Amino acid sequence: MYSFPAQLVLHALSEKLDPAIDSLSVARLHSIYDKRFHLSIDTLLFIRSTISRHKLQAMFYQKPNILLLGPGETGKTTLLKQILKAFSDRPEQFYTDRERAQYVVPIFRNTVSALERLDAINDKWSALEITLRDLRNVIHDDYLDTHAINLISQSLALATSSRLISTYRASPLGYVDYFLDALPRILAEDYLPSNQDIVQCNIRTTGIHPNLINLRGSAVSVVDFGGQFSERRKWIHLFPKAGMIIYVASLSDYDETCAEDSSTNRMYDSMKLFEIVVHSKWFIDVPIVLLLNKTDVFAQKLRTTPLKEYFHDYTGGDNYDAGCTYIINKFLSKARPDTQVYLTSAVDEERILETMNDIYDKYLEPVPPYLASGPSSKPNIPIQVQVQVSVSTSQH
Ligand SMILES: Nc1nc2c(ncn2[C@@H]2O[C@H](COP(=O)(O)OP(=O)(O)OP(=O)(O)O)[C@@H](O)[C@H]2O)c(=O)[nH]1
Ligand SMILES: [Mg+2]
Repeated sequence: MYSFPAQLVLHALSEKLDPAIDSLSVARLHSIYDKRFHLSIDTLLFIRSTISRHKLQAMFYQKPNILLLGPGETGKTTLLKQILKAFSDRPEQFYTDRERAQYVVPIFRNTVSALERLDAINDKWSALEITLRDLRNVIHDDYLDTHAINLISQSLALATSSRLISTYRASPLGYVDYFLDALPRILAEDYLPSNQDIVQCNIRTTGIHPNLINLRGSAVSVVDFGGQFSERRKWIHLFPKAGMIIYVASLSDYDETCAEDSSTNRMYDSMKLFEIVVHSKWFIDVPIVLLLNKTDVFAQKLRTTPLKEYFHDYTGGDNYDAGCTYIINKFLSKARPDTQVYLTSAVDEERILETMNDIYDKYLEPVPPYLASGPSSKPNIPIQVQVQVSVSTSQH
């Protein structure tokens, strides 16, 4: 039976956790508190992880150092994954085999949704024994059993061997291209995702995710949010005391439409959201950094999809520097004068390290070392994958 002080700790914890964010933990703590059983090892571990999370929450509610904001699929979580790993004690051993294995199914799902994005492939697919729709139904199930996984992997193998995939590749789409290129490796029986596979894996963030990073000896709290329309309501008014905001926009969004609304161009939406954030009364004194991400996809895309089709006054053709300058100026015309811009590719660890070191030097105050040894974070284990189809559309 647990002691009186332990009950008090449990009670205090369950009172302090925010039920809106941590409803499961609160309910479970209450149930432990109400029953008077011996505490199992599992329960003790649960309490310990809840305390760690609580410490984190307390830190970020007081004053989170960095808020990662921006629309969906722009690279916020990817950036976070990179900095969690790059600044950890053992970057190469950051993921255990068990954690790597948990990315296999989301990577399968990414690969199938990659195929969905290739319009031209849809009618050809029916020549195979399974239709793309069957496959789509399978990947939308919450739980993929062995049969479903076999079905996916056999279909992908068939599509690869019949050269269906290589014949119908579309314009560059980041992770879509990455996983199609990686198919032979992914389909191997003993496949275990590599660090780069995990970075490339696309999992939509829902809710609010506090993380603690040991950044050059300082504990830096970073909060990651989902950027889809339905998620934005959760963050826009939340943090009047943020230390700084990193607004992540994707340079390669210019020819894509929003997952939730196929009549809205992603880049126009991103600029509008940026304007709302920079002029929000909550963030009036908060430094804002604009991170224009996906430079690698942008450089490729410019060659095949003219920027001018989407922004009529652009005159730089497929010149990468001209394209970047144009988009930077578009964003800055909506920004406060002190806004600093970084061009990044979140899948490039070196580049992210450089950017974060620079941001640290310019914006972050060192935190007492005792906090730096606080709970370390790991990226969230995949639960949900982005599978909506993006349709290119022109909008002015
Ligand atoms: N090639 C390339 N892919 C990127 C880059 N940044 C992100 N991605 C990929 O884009 C996809 C979406 O990235 P996320 O980091 O999950 O996007 P997010 O902003 O967290 O999206 P939400 O959680 O929905 O708000 C993932 O597959 C990433 O690997 C980049 O700079 N280059
Ligand atoms: Mg995310």
